[in-house]
Amino acid sequence: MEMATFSVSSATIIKDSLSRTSLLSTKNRKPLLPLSLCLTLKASNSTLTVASMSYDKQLAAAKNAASLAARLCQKVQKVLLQADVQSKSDKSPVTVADYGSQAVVSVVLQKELGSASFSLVAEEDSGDLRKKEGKETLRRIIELVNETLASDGTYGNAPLFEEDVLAAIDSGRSEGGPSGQHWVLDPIDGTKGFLRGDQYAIALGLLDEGKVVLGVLACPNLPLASLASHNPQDDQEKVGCLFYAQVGSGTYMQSLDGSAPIKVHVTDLDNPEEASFFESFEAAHSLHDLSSLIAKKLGVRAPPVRIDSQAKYGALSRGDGAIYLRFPHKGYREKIWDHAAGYLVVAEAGGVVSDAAGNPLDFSKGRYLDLHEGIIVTNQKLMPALLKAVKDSLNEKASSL
Ligand SMILES: Nc1ncnc2c1ncn2[C@@H]1O[C@H](COP(=O)(O)O)[C@@H](O)[C@H]1OP(=O)(O)O
Ligand SMILES: [Mg+2]
Ligand SMILES: [Mg+2]
Ligand SMILES: [Mg+2]
Repeated sequence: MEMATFSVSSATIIKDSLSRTSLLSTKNRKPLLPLSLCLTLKASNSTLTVASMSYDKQLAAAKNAASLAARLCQKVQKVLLQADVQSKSDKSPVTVADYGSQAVVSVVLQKELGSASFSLVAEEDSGDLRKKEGKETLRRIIELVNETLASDGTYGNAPLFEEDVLAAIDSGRSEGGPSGQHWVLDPIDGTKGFLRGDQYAIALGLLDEGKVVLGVLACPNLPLASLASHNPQDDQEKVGCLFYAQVGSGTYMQSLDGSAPIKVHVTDLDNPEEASFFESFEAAHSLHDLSSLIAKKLGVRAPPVRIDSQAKYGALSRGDGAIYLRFPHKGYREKIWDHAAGYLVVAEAGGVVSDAAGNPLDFSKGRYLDLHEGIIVTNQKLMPALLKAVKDSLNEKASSL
């Protein structure tokens, strides 16, 4: 973490009920700095000097890590073999690319930032790879990880051996929580989309004191141009987006092959009839009939845009659509790696992410998110109407049971 100091005039220091400091503009009482970023404040004449945290070094490492992991995934997606896909104990699919991506991200972050206090909360673990029947899969993963690291030039000087790769994967067993810094990784979000040749994302976030402070989303198959003008027949279309956000600094998008970043914003639409909405491609992941009821109550005219993974958060952050609805089937518990990076990418682009009751998501509770019913995402203007439509739809559904 680095410190940046800057000065502001016309500001008021407040402390909240937890004694956390915040800096508000005297003019309009809007926050000048988020709570988590205010460290020390010094008054001289009429000017306040503020020391704030900067995560620039972590952001650069995270962008490298996610881009390199995306390279590994793209390579696998092109020549996916039946032997590369396994089933986990919950019946969900996992591939050599999920494991390989997790190992690459862990290795790159530790090489860039040191391993002394490294903590990673990630989806995969090496349990199945350590079994006799996992040996061939593990051999493929080691090969892929070494090829990918070597392809970059910076990280591939010495090849990694079996125990190094297993340890890199298992570094993701951290429980996270409300104190300290923890990386949060979904090495392939949307594995089913990945297997179909559709959308998926490498989603990497950083928690500091329970708050998401960095979010990086690599979306190798997402068109660089808006999905609103997307032509699926156009095979010349450029794809491969890297979205990134640092708390307090906005959201940017660049191409995965390294174009200049552009700042992105959610749509400023205020008429729900003109909104389009995203939801899971997989009906097993989100209740399509409930989102269609919500959309009907809002007056949305466009059909749902169904795509896999946190690519939905990326697309929403640049205004491709206005709403994202996610209502998993009963009993499913959301994990923090499925939303941490996407949440910040949308929030820093001006959007709002909440549970179905309008509560903010709490990433400080460990590996799971405890939330009410589902997750809804939109801009500030549409949120009140969306919350009402969600509430009415949930009530209607409950009374029809
Ligand atoms: N039964 C389920 N219900 C909801 N989400 C699920 C379920 N099984 C897996 N997921 C996760 O949902 C996310 C993708 O949702 P979607 O693509 O529909 O937006 C992924 O994180 C996926 O895991 P994974 O990371 O293993 O792909
Ligand atoms: Mg999975
Ligand atoms: Mg996931
Ligand atoms: Mg995953």
